[in-house]
Amino acid sequence: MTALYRAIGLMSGTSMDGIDLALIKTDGEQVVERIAAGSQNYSDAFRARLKQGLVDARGMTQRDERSGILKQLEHDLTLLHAVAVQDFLFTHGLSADDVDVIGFHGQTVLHRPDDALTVQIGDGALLAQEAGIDVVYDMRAEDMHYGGQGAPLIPAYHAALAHNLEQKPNMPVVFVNIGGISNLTYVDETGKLAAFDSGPGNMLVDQWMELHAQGSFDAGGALALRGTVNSDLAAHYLSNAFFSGNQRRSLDRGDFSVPSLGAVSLEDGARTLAYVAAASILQSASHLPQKPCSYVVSGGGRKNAAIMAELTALAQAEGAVVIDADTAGLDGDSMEAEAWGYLAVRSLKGLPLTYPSTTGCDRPVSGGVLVKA
Ligand SMILES: Nc1ncnc2c1ncn2[C@@H]1O[C@H](COP(=O)(O)OP(=O)(O)OP(=O)(O)O)[C@@H](O)[C@H]1O
Ligand SMILES: CC(=O)N[C@H]1[C@@H]2OC[C@@H](O2)[C@@H](O)[C@@H]1O[C@H](C)C(=O)O
Repeated sequence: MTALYRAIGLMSGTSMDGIDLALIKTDGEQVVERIAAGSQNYSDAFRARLKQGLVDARGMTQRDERSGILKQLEHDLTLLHAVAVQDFLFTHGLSADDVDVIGFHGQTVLHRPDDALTVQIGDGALLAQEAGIDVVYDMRAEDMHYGGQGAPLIPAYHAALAHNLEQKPNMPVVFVNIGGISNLTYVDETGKLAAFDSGPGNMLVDQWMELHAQGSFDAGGALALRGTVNSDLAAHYLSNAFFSGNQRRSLDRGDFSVPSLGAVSLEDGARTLAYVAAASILQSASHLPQKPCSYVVSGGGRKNAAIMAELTALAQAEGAVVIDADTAGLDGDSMEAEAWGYLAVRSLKGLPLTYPSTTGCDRPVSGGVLVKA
């Protein structure tokens, strides 16, 4: 039997709502045992600093530049991750010795695939020192050296999950992650993979709520459920060149912008942007090798009832079903964190993290930087 590693994955996603953590036991191949998961929310003040970090990152041309607040932000973000790991270990009665490796995503502050530039802030050496656990970080860069988009990286993990599912959904299945940005992974009966970012997820809804001083997200999709879809506004987003091009793409937070205040009512805006989140997935899925029969949905967007209702209706019209990842026996909140633990183990073993069919790289590529504790 191949060696199993205990890996913690840490994800701070494009929504910038906090840190997701997960502990898995894996061989980095087909064995995945999900052990524990948790999360640590960012304070409003820290979120505001992250947003400033995105602004300060806009002019970057080198991935190791840390202008404006970025240097201090990277330091503080790393310490928040270290504290999150310590809390997580304490909560689960574990110590650093119980964990072989941490997979550390960091925070994406800039993603410009056309310029082969992707920047995740996060100091792997500092985290390894603070946590007393080996860390693998910076997992996107190597893919870009080989012509890849640097995202999405979760497909290798989706493939392992598809292999492990107790109740197989009708194939081909598409794993959809509705985070700030949405991405999808297609897996068919033969194990064939295809993946790409599929469009804006919750990001526009969140920005719309913030613009109206209504908090940072539409809880349950309650506001959206009171509104109606504005077809002109929806068409404006769905006619974006991103959807028509058949080339593989990944997205940056800055690629779509929120409607201006007053463009539509608060409720109609929330509904329209929820519809856009759902319709983007179906529109992008039209570039897949075959029509999917099932969509397994993870990420915070599955908690927005308007997004889920729109997605279910659109998928049904194509003869497909939508399944919440939790219903499929998975954990829709911690899948990305689990994936980062899984990818860290693959990195340790020199196995590919990405493939030509997932990021468009020239050949299967491993990656990540290892720092020993
Ligand atoms: N109860 C809820 N009701 C509605 N929406 C929710 C709820 N909980 C979370 N969300 C949405 O999900 C978002 C967070 O999702 P998630 O944690 O999957 O994103 P992420 O990991 O930051 O993003 P990405 O996958 O793009 O990296 C929130 O910003 C919010 O829009
Ligand atoms: C550059 C970057 O951080 N991209 C994220 C983002 O958030 C969702 C989508 O865009 C995806 O491409 C990716 O994250 C996931 C976890 C991934 O790489 O698989």
